[in-house]
Amino acid sequence: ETSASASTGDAITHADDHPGEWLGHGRTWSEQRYSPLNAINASNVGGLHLAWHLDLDTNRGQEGSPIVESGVMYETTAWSMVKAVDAATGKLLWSYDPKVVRSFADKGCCDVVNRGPALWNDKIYVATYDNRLIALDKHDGHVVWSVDTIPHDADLGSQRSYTITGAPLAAKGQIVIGNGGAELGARGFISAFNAETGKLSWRFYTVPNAHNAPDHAASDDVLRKVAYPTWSKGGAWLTQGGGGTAWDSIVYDPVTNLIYIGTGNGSPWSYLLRSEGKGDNLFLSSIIAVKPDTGEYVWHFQETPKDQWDYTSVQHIMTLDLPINGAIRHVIAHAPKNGFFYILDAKTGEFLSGKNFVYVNWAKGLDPKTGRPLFTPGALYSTKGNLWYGFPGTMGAHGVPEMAYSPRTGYVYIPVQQAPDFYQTAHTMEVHPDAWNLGEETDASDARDSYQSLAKITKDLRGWLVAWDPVHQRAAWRTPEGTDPINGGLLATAGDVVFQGLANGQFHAYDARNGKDLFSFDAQSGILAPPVSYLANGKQYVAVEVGWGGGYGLYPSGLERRKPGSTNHSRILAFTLDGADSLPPAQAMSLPPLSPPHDYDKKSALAGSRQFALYCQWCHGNLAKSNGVLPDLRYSSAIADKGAFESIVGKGALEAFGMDRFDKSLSPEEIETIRQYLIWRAHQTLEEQATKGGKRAH
Ligand SMILES: O=C(O)c1cc(C(=O)O)c2c(n1)C(=O)C(=O)c1cc(C(=O)O)[nH]c1-2
Ligand SMILES: [Ca+2]
Repeated sequence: ETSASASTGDAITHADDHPGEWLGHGRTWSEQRYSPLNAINASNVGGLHLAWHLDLDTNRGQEGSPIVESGVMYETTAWSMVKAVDAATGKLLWSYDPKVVRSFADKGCCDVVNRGPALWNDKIYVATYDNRLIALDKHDGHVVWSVDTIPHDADLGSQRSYTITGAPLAAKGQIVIGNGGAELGARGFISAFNAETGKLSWRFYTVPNAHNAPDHAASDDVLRKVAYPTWSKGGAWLTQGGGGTAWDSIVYDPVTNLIYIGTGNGSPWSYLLRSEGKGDNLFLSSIIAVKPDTGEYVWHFQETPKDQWDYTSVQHIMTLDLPINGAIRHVIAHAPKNGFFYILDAKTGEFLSGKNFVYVNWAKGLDPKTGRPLFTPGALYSTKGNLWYGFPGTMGAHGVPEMAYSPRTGYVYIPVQQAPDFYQTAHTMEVHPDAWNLGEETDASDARDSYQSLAKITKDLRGWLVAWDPVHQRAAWRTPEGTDPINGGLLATAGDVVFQGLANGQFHAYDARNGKDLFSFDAQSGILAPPVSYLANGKQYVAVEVGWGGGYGLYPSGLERRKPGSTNHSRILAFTLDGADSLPPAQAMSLPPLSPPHDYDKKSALAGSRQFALYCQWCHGNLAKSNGVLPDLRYSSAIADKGAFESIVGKGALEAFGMDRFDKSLSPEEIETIRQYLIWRAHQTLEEQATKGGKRAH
């Protein structure tokens, strides 16, 4: 018998024959993010050292989980670029830039991140922010094929604001990928392409066709029979696409021979405006199981019916074997944004158990038979018309950062957070190009964006790591609560260690059995990405990508990047027990003194606050406070010059750096109101700094 070589597509099927490799996003198809290596373990991890570091050529958010095969690490970075690196030394072997047009940045909600490559046979696959799926020769990075994943004649709503941030799935000779865009206006779907040729195999749309017409896709039947009746006849979903974007976890399970698709929130958010307050809106916020060869529907489980909270179910889908009532069941473990931990039968989708893993106020619990949430009255804010302070908020109780599972402890490790939000429906649906179109109140004057609500949210923010006992649905241990939500993804190892990088830039190792903090390293910038472990030249390494950004990293102002004082510096770091590398000293981040022009017009500035909230805040921070990743416009010298400001915002003077031109959306007069608003905010900030006795206020 010949054991499959690690370089064949088949190898991931037998990933446990290759404990030193990391061949898929979660290492094996179970997506457990568990490494069987134990040379680095709970008794010696305190002596871990940096072995090498590689500076990246982008300092946007880094969310990549690399593939490591035969001593080569393949990693993606912001802007969908790919690096092949000698996994033992960090030496760059080749790099590939798909040259995403930088002004495309604002077509997505949450930064130009990328969550990693896929491997099949001799090719590395990357999905790009501008929606291409590209196959590269793994030896030298040359393009073998490239396809546009968006069908141009499809019924996708009028916004069609698609971007890809997720890692492709490689399984059964196919490469499967979804996309994001539900905040701006999109209809979710996933596509499967032949791994060798790039030819489309099948498509599955996650929400109905607006005309209940066939898409000539694998989803046609189930959408017509099951999903369409759960939507209103009218409503903004017809033009906005409905949402349900599959922008993160898509998983193949060889045990059931099914692909599981996690689907996202509604487009627009407001359930009242989206679907006239009617129906459950399938398949929003669901897990859908389809056949890998054809995309044929098998089962679905909707975690959040009537979504109006941005409660995506795209989060990390993991499979494991769990003792339930005396029998071993093959199950899906899932901790979506909505704050409940679900155990589903992987073959049938049957709800087996569910329990909230954080404080939630939108549901009293789950129906023990069906798993359907028992809504609290105030949570259904869009139909009831109330302002809602929801736990979780739009960041979710668990976001992008991946979980891990250790079969040794039996715990699922979850990077969790408390991050509430205000919700309030708009009265009518307003749609703007190049903007978030939520059907929600987003004026700078409203609840979501006022200083008071920001202060309230800030006070309630927490993040921690929990070891969750999935059999008893309870926490086994948890790390002390920090004030940062959104900490990095996880790795568990056979050395009984759980690794995690934090928003504050510290990289930690915890004892998997009891949470004892065994090691920490100052990585100098916030960490979102999940670590991996592998062997190179027979030695165990733990590696992680560093760099702050992502959805949370850009938008919520005043909740600034939690590595105060240093610039956002992106790198790959690799650790060993005998490492001898060190990082150069962190560069201090300094903003110039504020020097706004003397005059501004208050009325114009107030009008500008609304334009800013519509078009600018998602990247430059709400209330014009940046988090340190993208420019803080209060400090920009361009606000002193009307012409310079207009040439940037209106005419694209900084397009090459990722700043789109807005002259299709904004008149020169409207752009001038934004400048007035920024001058006003700069003056307010100067006053705050003065009252804080010269201490820099944010
Ligand atoms: O609804 C969508 O289509 C969509 C897409 C994405 C994305 O593609 O990154 C995110 C979200 N939603 C989202 O709700 C969210 O919180 C989020 C965080 C991040 C990130 O990478 O930090 N992406 C996204
Ligand atoms: Ca979303």
